[in-house]
Amino acid sequence: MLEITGLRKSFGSAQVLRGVDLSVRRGGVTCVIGPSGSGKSTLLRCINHLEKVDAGRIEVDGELIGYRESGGRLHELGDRAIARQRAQIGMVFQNFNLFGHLTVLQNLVEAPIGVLGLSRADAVERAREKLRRVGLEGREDAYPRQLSGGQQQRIAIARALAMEPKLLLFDEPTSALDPELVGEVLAVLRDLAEAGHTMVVVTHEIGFAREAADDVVLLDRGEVVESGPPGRLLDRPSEARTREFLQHVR
Ligand SMILES: Nc1ncnc2c1ncn2[C@@H]1O[C@H](COP(=O)(O)OP(=O)(O)OP(=O)(O)O)[C@@H](O)[C@H]1O
Repeated sequence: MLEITGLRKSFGSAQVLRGVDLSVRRGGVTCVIGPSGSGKSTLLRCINHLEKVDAGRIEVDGELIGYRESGGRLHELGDRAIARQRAQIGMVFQNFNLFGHLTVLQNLVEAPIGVLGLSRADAVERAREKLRRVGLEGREDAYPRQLSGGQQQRIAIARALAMEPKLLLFDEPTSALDPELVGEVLAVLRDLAEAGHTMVVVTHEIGFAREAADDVVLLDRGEVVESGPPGRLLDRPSEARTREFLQHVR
């Protein structure tokens, strides 16, 4: 469902992604781990077109991101086509990025109306359904600050789901949470995976990756070193660089 080949991205003279190849199958959680500065967030930002890539291909559900191909050449997409692609790729951030002056429900309805053209009644119905999905029914009229960090992160997940994206990206979704709230987010991710959603989660928490992931990818210095199910990659890594990283974080 997500196919990345030869992805390169530099900031000035710093090469951050140095030819990333990654294949993510449909349905399930893929956790991306790796040292600080290895390019994990940049990878997500390239998939969601928050960064323009220097080289390489990203395909989501068979659709090339950022370009159209014709006559064997790539042509950059215009702003509207890019906005349409971005709407199909949900992104959930560490610090939730909710609108504090809007209620929980209002946080979920504006984008489906503005970007997808849903009627307000349909957007409200969809928002209620997504809030039920993350266990927040009954909290529609609260303001985000009245809820716990775990609940706020679940609102952010519901807001991403309200766009009915093909792919969901999470950048350190539990880093801002007290440890006892991490389980709430883990349970939602596993529930969404069971329902067939495809998710890529950047995390520095190896314990979270072990419990959340169907597959784990180790990114180091802008390259994929190794990938595989958590039981194998985290307990019996094949590559020396993976062993070195895991020794460092334990
Ligand atoms: N917009 C930018 N301009 C310049 N440098 C950037 C920019 N974004 C990221 N970088 C640099 O790219 C490198 C990789 O950053 P990135 O945030 O992708 O790493 P990461 O693996 O997610 O790190 P962490 O685990 O610490 O969040 C870092 O050295 C960072 O300073």
